[in-house]
Amino acid sequence: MKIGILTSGGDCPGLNAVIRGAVLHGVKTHHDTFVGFRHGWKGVLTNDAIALDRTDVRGLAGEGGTILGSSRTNPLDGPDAGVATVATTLQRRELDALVVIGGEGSLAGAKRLADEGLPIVGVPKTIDNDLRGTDYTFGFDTAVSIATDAMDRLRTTGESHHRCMVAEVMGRHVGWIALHSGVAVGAHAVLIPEQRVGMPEVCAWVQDVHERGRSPLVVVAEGFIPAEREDVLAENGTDAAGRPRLGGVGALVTAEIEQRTGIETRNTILGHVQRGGNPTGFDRVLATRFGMAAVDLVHESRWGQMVSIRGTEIERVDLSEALAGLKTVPQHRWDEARALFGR
Ligand SMILES: Nc1ncnc2c1ncn2[C@@H]1O[C@H](COP(=O)(O)OP(=O)(O)OP(=O)(O)O)[C@@H](O)[C@H]1O
Ligand SMILES: O=P(O)(O)OC[C@H]1O[C@](O)(CO)[C@@H](O)[C@@H]1O
Ligand SMILES: [Mg+2]
Repeated sequence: MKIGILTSGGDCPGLNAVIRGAVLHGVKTHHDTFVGFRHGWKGVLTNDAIALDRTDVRGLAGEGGTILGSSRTNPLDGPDAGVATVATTLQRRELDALVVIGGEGSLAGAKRLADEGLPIVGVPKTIDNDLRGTDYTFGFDTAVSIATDAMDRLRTTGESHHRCMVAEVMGRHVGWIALHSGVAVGAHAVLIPEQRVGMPEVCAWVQDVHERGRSPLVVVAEGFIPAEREDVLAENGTDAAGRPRLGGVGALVTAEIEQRTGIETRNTILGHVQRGGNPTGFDRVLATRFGMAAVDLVHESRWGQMVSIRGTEIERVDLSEALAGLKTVPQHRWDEARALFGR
Protein backbone atom coordinates (compact mmCIF):
# COMPACT_ATOMS: atom_id res chain seq x y z
CA MET A 1 0.00 0.00 0.00
CA LYS A 2 1.03 3.61 -0.36
CA ILE A 3 0.53 5.52 2.89
CA GLY A 4 0.72 9.22 3.78
CA ILE A 5 1.69 10.47 7.26
CA LEU A 6 1.34 13.88 8.88
CA THR A 7 2.01 15.46 12.28
CA SER A 8 -0.40 18.21 13.39
CA GLY A 9 -1.00 20.49 16.39
CA GLY A 10 1.60 21.38 19.01
CA ASP A 11 4.71 19.24 18.62
CA CYS A 12 5.46 16.59 21.18
CA PRO A 13 8.45 14.35 22.02
CA GLY A 14 7.89 10.99 20.32
CA LEU A 15 6.46 12.21 16.97
CA ASN A 16 9.58 11.03 15.16
CA ALA A 17 9.42 7.65 16.88
CA VAL A 18 5.86 7.17 15.57
CA ILE A 19 7.00 8.00 12.03
CA ARG A 20 9.93 5.59 12.33
CA GLY A 21 7.75 2.80 13.80
CA ALA A 22 5.19 3.18 11.03
CA VAL A 23 7.70 3.28 8.17
CA LEU A 24 9.88 0.41 9.43
CA HIS A 25 6.92 -1.85 10.16
CA GLY A 26 5.16 -0.95 6.91
CA VAL A 27 8.26 -1.47 4.75
CA LYS A 28 9.50 -4.64 6.49
CA THR A 29 6.19 -6.42 7.07
CA HIS A 30 3.88 -5.23 4.31
CA HIS A 31 6.21 -3.80 1.61
CA ASP A 32 4.41 -0.45 1.92
CA THR A 33 5.74 2.83 0.61
CA PHE A 34 5.34 6.14 2.47
CA VAL A 35 5.18 9.88 1.95
CA GLY A 36 5.23 12.46 4.74
CA PHE A 37 3.19 15.65 4.36
CA ARG A 38 5.02 18.75 5.54
CA HIS A 39 3.59 21.00 8.29
CA GLY A 40 0.48 19.03 9.15
CA TRP A 41 -2.71 19.52 7.16
CA LYS A 42 -1.06 22.45 5.38
CA GLY A 43 1.05 19.95 3.42
CA VAL A 44 -2.08 18.06 2.36
CA LEU A 45 -3.88 21.22 1.23
CA THR A 46 -0.86 22.36 -0.80
CA ASN A 47 0.27 18.88 -1.87
CA ASP A 48 3.66 19.37 -0.19
CA ALA A 49 5.16 16.00 0.73
CA ILE A 50 8.44 14.10 0.86
CA ALA A 51 9.15 10.42 0.28
CA LEU A 52 9.91 8.45 3.46
CA ASP A 53 12.03 5.35 3.20
CA ARG A 54 13.90 3.26 5.78
CA THR A 55 16.97 5.41 5.52
CA ASP A 56 14.95 8.58 6.18
CA VAL A 57 13.81 7.33 9.58
CA ARG A 58 17.17 5.95 10.70
CA GLY A 59 17.99 6.87 14.31
CA LEU A 60 14.75 8.76 14.86
CA ALA A 61 13.42 6.87 17.92
CA GLY A 62 15.08 9.24 20.35
CA GLU A 63 14.85 12.53 18.48
CA GLY A 64 12.59 15.33 19.64
CA GLY A 65 10.43 17.47 17.34
CA THR A 66 9.10 16.15 14.04
CA ILE A 67 11.04 15.74 10.80
CA LEU A 68 7.81 16.62 8.95
CA GLY A 69 7.08 19.88 10.77
CA SER A 70 3.71 20.68 12.31
CA SER A 71 1.03 23.37 12.14
CA ARG A 72 -2.47 24.10 13.42
CA THR A 73 -3.94 24.35 9.89
CA ASN A 74 -7.59 23.34 9.69
CA PRO A 75 -8.15 20.96 6.73
CA LEU A 76 -11.78 21.99 6.40
CA ASP A 77 -11.68 25.72 6.94
CA GLY A 78 -10.56 28.37 4.45
CA PRO A 79 -10.77 29.03 0.72
CA ASP A 80 -8.23 26.37 -0.23
CA ALA A 81 -9.44 23.76 2.26
CA GLY A 82 -12.19 21.15 2.25
CA VAL A 83 -12.92 17.47 1.72
CA ALA A 84 -12.46 17.75 -2.04
CA THR A 85 -8.98 19.30 -1.72
CA VAL A 86 -7.84 16.57 0.67
CA ALA A 87 -9.33 13.85 -1.56
CA THR A 88 -7.61 15.32 -4.63
CA THR A 89 -4.20 15.27 -2.94
CA LEU A 90 -4.67 11.65 -1.87
CA GLN A 91 -5.63 10.73 -5.45
CA ARG A 92 -2.76 12.66 -7.05
CA ARG A 93 -0.31 10.95 -4.73
CA GLU A 94 -2.08 7.60 -5.32
CA LEU A 95 -2.35 7.10 -1.57
CA ASP A 96 -4.34 4.21 -0.10
CA ALA A 97 -4.45 5.76 3.37
CA LEU A 98 -3.47 8.71 5.54
CA VAL A 99 -2.12 8.39 9.10
CA VAL A 100 -2.86 11.53 11.15
CA ILE A 101 -0.74 12.00 14.26
CA GLY A 102 -2.45 14.70 16.31
CA GLY A 103 -4.29 15.87 19.38
CA GLU A 104 -8.03 16.33 19.82
CA GLY A 105 -8.24 19.23 17.31
CA SER A 106 -6.29 17.49 14.54
CA LEU A 107 -8.11 14.22 15.11
CA ALA A 108 -11.48 16.03 15.00
CA GLY A 109 -10.53 17.07 11.46
CA ALA A 110 -9.42 13.49 10.71
CA LYS A 111 -12.75 12.13 11.92
CA ARG A 112 -14.80 14.53 9.81
CA LEU A 113 -12.80 13.52 6.74
CA ALA A 114 -13.10 9.81 7.54
CA ASP A 115 -16.87 10.32 7.97
CA GLU A 116 -16.85 11.67 4.40
CA GLY A 117 -15.37 8.38 3.23
CA LEU A 118 -11.64 9.17 3.16
CA PRO A 119 -9.23 6.38 4.25
CA ILE A 120 -7.84 7.95 7.43
CA VAL A 121 -6.62 6.51 10.77
CA GLY A 122 -5.33 8.38 13.83
CA VAL A 123 -2.48 8.29 16.33
CA PRO A 124 -3.14 10.21 19.59
CA LYS A 125 -0.45 12.70 20.60
CA THR A 126 -0.27 15.49 23.13
CA ILE A 127 1.83 16.35 26.15
CA ASP A 128 -1.45 17.36 27.86
CA ASN A 129 -2.69 13.71 28.02
CA ASP A 130 -6.25 14.99 27.56
CA LEU A 131 -7.49 12.55 24.91
CA ARG A 132 -10.08 9.97 25.86
CA GLY A 133 -9.97 6.41 24.61
CA THR A 134 -6.34 5.92 25.63
CA ASP A 135 -4.70 5.66 29.05
CA TYR A 136 -1.76 7.76 27.86
CA THR A 137 -0.64 9.85 24.93
CA PHE A 138 3.08 9.86 24.12
CA GLY A 139 4.88 13.08 25.10
CA PHE A 140 3.12 13.27 28.45
CA ASP A 141 5.73 11.19 30.27
CA THR A 142 8.53 13.33 28.83
CA ALA A 143 6.78 16.59 29.82
CA VAL A 144 6.25 15.28 33.36
CA SER A 145 9.87 14.20 33.57
CA ILE A 146 11.15 17.62 32.40
CA ALA A 147 8.81 19.47 34.80
CA THR A 148 9.86 17.19 37.66
CA ASP A 149 13.54 17.83 37.03
CA ALA A 150 12.98 21.60 36.82
CA MET A 151 10.98 21.67 40.05
CA ASP A 152 13.54 19.57 41.92
CA ARG A 153 15.91 22.44 41.09
CA LEU A 154 13.41 25.09 42.17
CA ARG A 155 13.12 23.34 45.51
CA THR A 156 16.82 23.53 46.33
CA THR A 157 17.15 27.23 45.52
CA GLY A 158 13.85 27.88 47.29
CA GLU A 159 15.15 26.13 50.44
CA SER A 160 18.40 28.14 50.38
CA HIS A 161 16.47 31.42 50.56
CA HIS A 162 13.44 30.18 52.46
CA ARG A 163 11.25 31.46 49.66
CA CYS A 164 8.00 30.22 48.19
CA MET A 165 8.53 28.98 44.63
CA VAL A 166 5.75 28.92 42.02
CA ALA A 167 6.09 26.84 38.83
CA GLU A 168 3.68 27.33 35.93
CA VAL A 169 3.39 24.26 33.72
CA MET A 170 1.42 23.56 30.52
CA GLY A 171 -2.09 22.16 30.59
CA ARG A 172 -4.61 24.16 28.64
CA HIS A 173 -7.80 22.45 29.73
CA VAL A 174 -6.56 19.69 32.04
CA GLY A 175 -4.09 19.37 34.91
CA TRP A 176 -2.38 16.04 34.22
CA ILE A 177 1.14 17.48 33.88
CA ALA A 178 0.70 19.63 37.00
CA LEU A 179 -0.72 16.74 39.00
CA HIS A 180 1.91 14.14 38.07
CA SER A 181 4.93 16.44 38.29
CA GLY A 182 3.55 18.01 41.48
CA VAL A 183 3.14 14.65 43.19
CA ALA A 184 6.57 13.57 41.90
CA VAL A 185 8.34 16.51 43.58
CA GLY A 186 6.18 16.59 46.70
CA ALA A 187 4.65 20.00 45.88
CA HIS A 188 2.73 21.77 48.65
CA ALA A 189 -0.09 22.89 46.34
CA VAL A 190 -1.14 21.80 42.86
CA LEU A 191 -3.57 24.07 41.03
CA ILE A 192 -5.36 22.65 37.99
CA PRO A 193 -8.11 23.77 35.58
CA GLU A 194 -10.53 21.13 36.87
CA GLN A 195 -10.54 22.46 40.46
CA ARG A 196 -11.55 25.96 41.54
CA VAL A 197 -9.44 26.86 44.60
CA GLY A 198 -9.45 30.30 46.21
CA MET A 199 -6.28 32.25 46.96
CA PRO A 200 -6.96 32.31 50.74
CA GLU A 201 -6.80 28.50 50.77
CA VAL A 202 -3.62 28.42 48.66
CA CYS A 203 -2.03 31.00 50.99
CA ALA A 204 -3.01 28.99 54.06
CA TRP A 205 -1.20 25.94 52.60
CA VAL A 206 1.84 28.08 51.82
CA GLN A 207 1.87 29.67 55.29
CA ASP A 208 1.64 26.28 57.02
CA VAL A 209 4.60 24.94 55.07
CA HIS A 210 6.65 28.10 55.64
CA GLU A 211 5.98 27.98 59.38
CA ARG A 212 7.27 24.39 59.45
CA GLY A 213 10.55 25.78 58.16
CA ARG A 214 10.17 24.50 54.62
CA SER A 215 10.24 26.31 51.30
CA PRO A 216 6.73 26.02 49.82
CA LEU A 217 6.45 24.85 46.20
CA VAL A 218 3.24 25.64 44.30
CA VAL A 219 2.60 24.04 40.88
CA VAL A 220 0.04 25.78 38.72
CA ALA A 221 -1.29 24.65 35.33
CA GLU A 222 -1.59 27.46 32.77
CA GLY A 223 -5.35 26.83 32.50
CA PHE A 224 -6.03 27.13 36.26
CA ILE A 225 -8.75 29.66 37.16
CA PRO A 226 -8.53 30.91 40.77
CA ALA A 227 -11.95 30.89 42.48
CA GLU A 228 -11.86 34.69 42.58
CA ARG A 229 -11.71 34.95 38.75
CA GLU A 230 -14.31 34.23 36.07
CA ASP A 231 -12.02 33.25 33.19
CA VAL A 232 -8.70 31.70 32.35
CA LEU A 233 -5.80 34.18 32.19
CA ALA A 234 -4.95 34.85 28.53
CA GLU A 235 -3.50 38.32 28.11
CA ASN A 236 -1.08 37.51 25.27
CA GLY A 237 -3.52 37.77 22.37
CA THR A 238 -4.34 34.85 20.10
CA ASP A 239 -2.22 32.38 18.13
CA ALA A 240 -2.26 31.86 14.35
CA ALA A 241 -5.23 29.52 14.70
CA GLY A 242 -7.17 32.15 16.69
CA ARG A 243 -6.86 30.42 20.07
CA PRO A 244 -6.18 32.56 23.15
CA ARG A 245 -2.53 32.26 24.18
CA LEU A 246 -2.53 31.13 27.79
CA GLY A 247 0.11 31.91 30.38
CA GLY A 248 0.51 34.33 33.24
CA VAL A 249 -1.49 32.68 35.97
CA GLY A 250 1.77 31.76 37.75
CA ALA A 251 2.62 35.47 38.06
CA LEU A 252 -0.85 36.20 39.40
CA VAL A 253 -0.60 33.42 42.00
CA THR A 254 2.91 34.62 42.95
CA ALA A 255 1.75 38.21 43.49
CA GLU A 256 -1.25 37.07 45.55
CA ILE A 257 0.91 34.86 47.78
CA GLU A 258 3.42 37.64 48.43
CA GLN A 259 0.73 40.19 49.11
CA ARG A 260 -1.40 38.00 51.38
CA THR A 261 1.38 36.19 53.31
CA GLY A 262 4.38 38.51 53.08
CA ILE A 263 6.52 35.50 52.11
CA GLU A 264 9.06 36.29 49.41
CA THR A 265 7.93 34.38 46.32
CA ARG A 266 9.38 33.72 42.86
CA ASN A 267 7.62 32.60 39.68
CA THR A 268 9.03 30.33 36.92
CA ILE A 269 7.19 29.56 33.68
CA LEU A 270 8.43 26.25 32.26
CA GLY A 271 6.70 26.84 28.90
CA HIS A 272 7.87 25.13 25.74
CA VAL A 273 10.88 23.52 27.43
CA GLN A 274 8.31 20.87 28.40
CA ARG A 275 7.73 20.01 24.75
CA GLY A 276 11.30 20.10 23.50
CA GLY A 277 14.16 17.62 23.37
CA ASN A 278 14.39 13.86 23.45
CA PRO A 279 11.49 11.65 24.56
CA THR A 280 11.84 9.44 27.63
CA GLY A 281 12.27 5.69 27.21
CA PHE A 282 8.58 5.19 28.03
CA ASP A 283 7.49 7.62 25.30
CA ARG A 284 9.89 6.13 22.74
CA VAL A 285 8.39 2.69 23.28
CA LEU A 286 4.78 3.92 23.30
CA ALA A 287 5.28 6.04 20.18
CA THR A 288 7.04 3.21 18.31
CA ARG A 289 4.24 0.78 19.17
CA PHE A 290 1.62 3.36 18.13
CA GLY A 291 3.31 3.89 14.77
CA MET A 292 3.50 0.15 14.07
CA ALA A 293 -0.13 -0.41 15.16
CA ALA A 294 -1.35 2.48 12.97
CA VAL A 295 0.01 0.65 9.91
CA ASP A 296 -1.86 -2.50 10.98
CA LEU A 297 -5.02 -0.38 11.29
CA VAL A 298 -4.51 0.76 7.70
CA HIS A 299 -4.13 -2.81 6.47
CA GLU A 300 -7.39 -3.71 8.23
CA SER A 301 -9.14 -0.70 6.62
CA ARG A 302 -10.22 0.58 10.05
CA TRP A 303 -10.95 4.10 8.80
CA GLY A 304 -12.07 6.55 11.47
CA GLN A 305 -10.25 4.65 14.23
CA MET A 306 -7.11 5.45 16.21
CA VAL A 307 -4.57 3.39 18.11
CA SER A 308 -4.59 3.55 21.91
CA ILE A 309 -3.02 1.97 24.98
CA ARG A 310 -5.05 0.25 27.68
CA GLY A 311 -2.90 -1.03 30.52
CA THR A 312 0.04 -2.49 28.64
CA GLU A 313 -1.81 -3.49 25.47
CA ILE A 314 -2.12 -1.53 22.23
CA GLU A 315 -5.74 -1.37 21.14
CA ARG A 316 -7.89 0.51 18.65
CA VAL A 317 -10.89 2.75 19.31
CA ASP A 318 -13.29 4.80 17.22
CA LEU A 319 -12.27 8.44 16.94
CA SER A 320 -15.79 9.32 18.11
CA GLU A 321 -15.03 7.64 21.46
CA ALA A 322 -11.69 9.43 21.82
CA LEU A 323 -13.26 12.79 20.98
CA ALA A 324 -16.32 12.57 23.22
CA GLY A 325 -15.06 15.26 25.60
CA LEU A 326 -11.66 15.76 27.18
CA LYS A 327 -10.03 13.31 29.61
CA THR A 328 -9.92 15.47 32.72
CA VAL A 329 -8.27 14.70 36.08
CA PRO A 330 -10.91 12.78 38.05
CA GLN A 331 -11.98 14.00 41.50
CA HIS A 332 -10.38 11.06 43.36
CA ARG A 333 -6.95 11.78 41.82
CA TRP A 334 -7.19 15.40 42.98
CA ASP A 335 -8.37 14.33 46.47
CA GLU A 336 -5.39 11.96 46.74
CA ALA A 337 -2.93 14.78 45.97
CA ARG A 338 -4.76 17.37 48.04
CA ALA A 339 -4.54 15.22 51.17
CA LEU A 340 -0.81 16.07 51.29
CA PHE A 341 -1.13 19.88 51.01
CA GLY A 342 -0.88 22.24 53.98
CA ARG A 343 -0.60 21.00 57.58
N1 LIG B 1 -13.59 20.05 14.68
C1 LIG B 1 -12.53 20.31 13.90
N2 LIG B 1 -12.56 19.98 12.60
C2 LIG B 1 -11.50 20.22 11.80
N3 LIG B 1 -10.35 20.76 12.21
C3 LIG B 1 -10.29 21.11 13.50
C4 LIG B 1 -11.34 20.90 14.42
N4 LIG B 1 -10.96 21.35 15.64
C5 LIG B 1 -9.72 21.81 15.47
N5 LIG B 1 -9.31 21.67 14.21
C6 LIG B 1 -8.02 22.09 13.64
O1 LIG B 1 -6.99 21.31 14.19
C7 LIG B 1 -5.93 22.19 14.57
C8 LIG B 1 -5.11 21.52 15.64
O2 LIG B 1 -5.88 21.46 16.84
P1 LIG B 1 -5.18 21.90 18.18
O3 LIG B 1 -4.57 23.25 17.96
O4 LIG B 1 -6.14 21.72 19.30
O5 LIG B 1 -3.99 20.85 18.28
P2 LIG B 1 -4.11 19.32 18.63
O6 LIG B 1 -4.03 18.52 17.39
O7 LIG B 1 -5.33 19.10 19.48
O8 LIG B 1 -2.78 19.13 19.45
P3 LIG B 1 -2.41 19.87 20.82
O9 LIG B 1 -3.68 20.38 21.44
O10 LIG B 1 -1.75 18.81 21.62
O11 LIG B 1 -1.48 20.96 20.44
C9 LIG B 1 -6.63 23.47 14.98
O12 LIG B 1 -5.77 24.57 14.92
C10 LIG B 1 -7.73 23.55 13.95
O13 LIG B 1 -7.25 24.16 12.77
O1 LIG C 1 2.89 25.94 20.99
P1 LIG C 1 1.74 26.87 21.22
O2 LIG C 1 0.99 27.15 19.99
O3 LIG C 1 2.15 28.06 22.01
O4 LIG C 1 0.68 26.06 22.10
C1 LIG C 1 0.77 25.88 23.46
C2 LIG C 1 -0.28 24.85 23.86
O5 LIG C 1 0.04 23.60 23.29
C3 LIG C 1 0.12 22.62 24.31
O6 LIG C 1 1.48 22.48 24.61
C4 LIG C 1 -0.39 21.28 23.83
O7 LIG C 1 -1.74 21.35 23.55
C5 LIG C 1 -0.68 23.21 25.47
O8 LIG C 1 -0.30 22.65 26.71
C6 LIG C 1 -0.37 24.67 25.33
O9 LIG C 1 -1.41 25.48 25.82
MG1 LIG D 1 -5.68 20.46 21.15
